Amino acid sequence: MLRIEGLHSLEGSIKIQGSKNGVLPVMAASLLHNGTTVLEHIPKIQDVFCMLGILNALGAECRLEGNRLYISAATLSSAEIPEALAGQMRSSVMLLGPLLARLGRVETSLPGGCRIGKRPVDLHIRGLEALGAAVRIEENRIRAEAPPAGLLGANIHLPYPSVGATENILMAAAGARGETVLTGAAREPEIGILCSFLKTMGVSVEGAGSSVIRVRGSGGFQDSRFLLPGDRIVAGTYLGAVLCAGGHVLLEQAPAEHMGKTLWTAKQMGARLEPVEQGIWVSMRGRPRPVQIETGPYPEFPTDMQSVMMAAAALADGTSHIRENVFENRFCVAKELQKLGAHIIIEDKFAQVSGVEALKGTSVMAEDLRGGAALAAACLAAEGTSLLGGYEHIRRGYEDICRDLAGAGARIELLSQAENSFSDDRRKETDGIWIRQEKNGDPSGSGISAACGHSGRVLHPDPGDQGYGK
Ligand SMILES: CC(=O)N[C@H]1[C@@H](OP(=O)(O)OP(=O)(O)OC[C@H]2O[C@@H](n3ccc(=O)[nH]c3=O)[C@H](O)[C@@H]2O)O[C@H](CO)[C@@H](O)[C@@H]1O
Ligand SMILES: C=C(OP(=O)(O)O)C(=O)O
Repeated sequence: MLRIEGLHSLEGSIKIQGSKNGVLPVMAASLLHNGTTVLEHIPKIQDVFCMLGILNALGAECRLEGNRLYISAATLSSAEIPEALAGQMRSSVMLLGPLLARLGRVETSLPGGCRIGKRPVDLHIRGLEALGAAVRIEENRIRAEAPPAGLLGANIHLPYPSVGATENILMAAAGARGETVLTGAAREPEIGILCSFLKTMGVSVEGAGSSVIRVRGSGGFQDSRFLLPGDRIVAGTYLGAVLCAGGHVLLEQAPAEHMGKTLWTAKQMGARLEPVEQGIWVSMRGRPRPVQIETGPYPEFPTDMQSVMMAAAALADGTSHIRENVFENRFCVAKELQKLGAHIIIEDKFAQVSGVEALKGTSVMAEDLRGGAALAAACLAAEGTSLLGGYEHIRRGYEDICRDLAGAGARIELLSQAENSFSDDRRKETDGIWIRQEKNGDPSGSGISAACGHSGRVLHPDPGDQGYGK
């Protein structure tokens, strides 16, 4: 649980972590290669640790040194994703494509992730079937097999530009024979990140960032080293926090080139933005101006940014209108914002937010990742002290929201250290998957290292420390 004392403006700088939605498919894609991948600027978030757990369970060897991750998938031996881990995050479904291509089969349960909508996987499945896979879904299980001669490139059209389906198809196509032409592809920057990574592995990919992407299966991959860019959603969240709390903050390594609609919206709301070499300076004085927001696939306004902008709109000097077009349950944060005194009326896809002069601190509960971060931003601007529960949702995507905001002057603290798995020498264990951080004895000398199962080291789980997972 977080305790937040409101009405302290933000001043200083916040270093933006590596991209969550970029790194997760890249980690999955590393399994295509019977060799080594090195990834830099890894965000130390729960979803990454969950993906590490899955990679280890599949037989890959992973080592995290500081923010550098080594993955050796030469030892990949299993095509079965443990149910307990698959159910913790949406990105477990990203492993279907690479495992089918590499091992010819895969078995998993339906993915977890934020409960922000129905989130079916039909487009993923249809894409993999078009490449020749036979896929069965029974109850909660997905079983897929490639034909004996392997996946074969195809022309595939996505009727909706699903980010995850695009990524799954691209990864499967990279390991298939022949050319795949994907039309109707998602254009999110994270697709560009994945395509850049596939290129460093030796795959021929053209068209990332457009809705037509061509992939020629390489038949072979090479060892590679890849740097993850800053997380555009985390940068946007802290931008939203400045809109709520006011202040003057440098968002270091914010990927401004991928934040078009977010930056435009922040300006409409009264923020002053100054892109500089190190990132973006954000200044905000006084109450936000009301705004009209409509979410949609990139380059439209990102649904992941909608909750924090709703928090800022709750403080605006007028009425804002938000239309959520991507996930039908994204407005679930509204009822918690109402507890803080926000005036929000929801009708189907529409939210009308009538700004109030001040929010009032109270106890609220995060029910999803971005909603949780939005509540933290709102509490920064609420009179008195707030208690924000559901921290396990926030840590799925934010390395250390307290460190980041407190570093810029916010009065925010995590009440139970046991809830922050990455802040100290702490071990987490769940279903045989473990992660241990060491400050001493780290052979890299990097200060912190984490290692996952299959490394042969003996662990003694801390019985009082059961906070891993959702
Ligand atoms: C780990 C990750 O990268 N998560 C992001 C990814 O999620 P994710 O990849 O799950 O999002 P999608 O783009 O696939 O989903 C968008 C819409 O398509 C629908 N859909 C999706 C797949 C499918 O097979 N059938 C179907 O109907 C979904 O229910 C949703 O309404 O993109 C979303 C949209 O930008 C972001 O909010 C998430 O943060
Ligand atoms: C919805 C999100 O995550 P996921 O797709 O992993 O549930 C998110 O990052 O906002």
